[in-house]
Amino acid sequence: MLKGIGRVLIDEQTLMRRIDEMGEQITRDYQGKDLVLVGILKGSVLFLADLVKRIKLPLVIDFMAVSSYGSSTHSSGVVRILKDLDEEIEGKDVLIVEDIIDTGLTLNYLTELLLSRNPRSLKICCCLDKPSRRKVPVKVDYVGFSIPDEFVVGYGLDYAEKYRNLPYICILDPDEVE
Ligand SMILES: O=P(O)(O)OC[C@H]1O[C@H](OP(=O)(O)OP(=O)(O)O)[C@H](O)[C@@H]1O
Ligand SMILES: Nc1nc2[nH]cnc2c(=O)[nH]1
Repeated sequence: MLKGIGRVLIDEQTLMRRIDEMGEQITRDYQGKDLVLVGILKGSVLFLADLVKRIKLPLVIDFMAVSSYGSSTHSSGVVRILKDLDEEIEGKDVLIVEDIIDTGLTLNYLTELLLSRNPRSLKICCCLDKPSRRKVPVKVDYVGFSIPDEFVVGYGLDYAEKYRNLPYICILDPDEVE
């Protein structure tokens, strides 16, 4: 375990147990469908990699990279597309995979954008949800863990681009990092 970051909020075993359940549920829900998982870079990559191994269906993986104007704490809700999908999603069953939902502004924008491309269905799956921070309503279909309003790192989530590789979720202690 890396020292000097903060307290562990969700350990690796707890993460994996919940992702087992989510994979089983998604496998049941998407039988016979044309599933495209859309990972939002960069935070979702660890979660997506573990989740797809547990979805026992043929599926396509695609990615988008977005950046909000302003920081995530002062998000304006305007999102710039840095990398768009490689695949067409018209008529497909699209599942957006996110690491965390905070204000909801990113997903609010992305769902509008992807819906305009006429998928057969569009749902959202996130590892972590901070419902107390919501500025716009977002319908989240699969939630790993609801967490309090704390700044967390690990399992894809960064602080200044670091700590994404931690296999667990930690509450960052600002006094402990430079
Ligand atoms: O609900 P919101 O307030 O819109 O915040 C959630 C977004 O913020 C994080 O991304 P970030 O911009 O930190 O990029 P990263 O995934 O590359 O770290 C996260 O991955 C979501 O995309
Ligand atoms: N790393 C990180 N990014 C976020 N974006 C929104 N909330 C968070 C958080 O708690 N941690």
